[in-house]
Amino acid sequence: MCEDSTVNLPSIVSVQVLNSTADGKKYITSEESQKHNKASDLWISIQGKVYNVTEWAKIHPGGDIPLMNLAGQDVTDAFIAFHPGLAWQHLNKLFTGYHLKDYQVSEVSKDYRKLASEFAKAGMFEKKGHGVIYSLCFVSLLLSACVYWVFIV
Ligand code: HEM
Repeated sequence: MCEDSTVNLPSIVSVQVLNSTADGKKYITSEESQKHNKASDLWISIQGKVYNVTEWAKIHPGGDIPLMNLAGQDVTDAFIAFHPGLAWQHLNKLFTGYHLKDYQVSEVSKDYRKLASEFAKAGMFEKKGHGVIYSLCFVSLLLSACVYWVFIV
């Protein structure tokens, strides 16, 4: 009897720690998150936090297609790439309260990072100077010259 309680105690303690967690956060697995992949039940995760975007998809300025395509997945990189800083403000109200227990960089994010680094190596993100401004000034000058030529001369 006495032996039983000393053997059981550690296992009870460890189960409680796994379910409620020492940091007070609620956790689910990526597998569980991926089950929410329908238009009527749509979750995504960003930096390990899980968001319910079922209603948001209907009013998302970028449409519902990007959200449907990435349903149930970690979309951190796509979110960062397509949005201004203000978009982060929308996230709080969509938070499910769950964090991903097994959070790691998804295949989508790995592909994105690979593509972004290839583009960067090819110099596609480098600043090209003020070409557009110079062109606009040049066109304005031409226009002014034409107006002067037609109406003044
Ligand atoms: C909870 C998640 C998301 C939130 C809160 C959100 C929020 C927003 C907001 C506020 C805008 C308007 C941005 C602006 O005013 O310039 C926007 C646009 C957009 N979003 Fe999202 N978004 C989310 C997820 C995603 C995902 C996963 C993608 C995937 C690629 C995406 C793609 C886009 C695109 C393509 C636009 C249009 C950009 C443009 O037309 O300039 N969004 N989103």
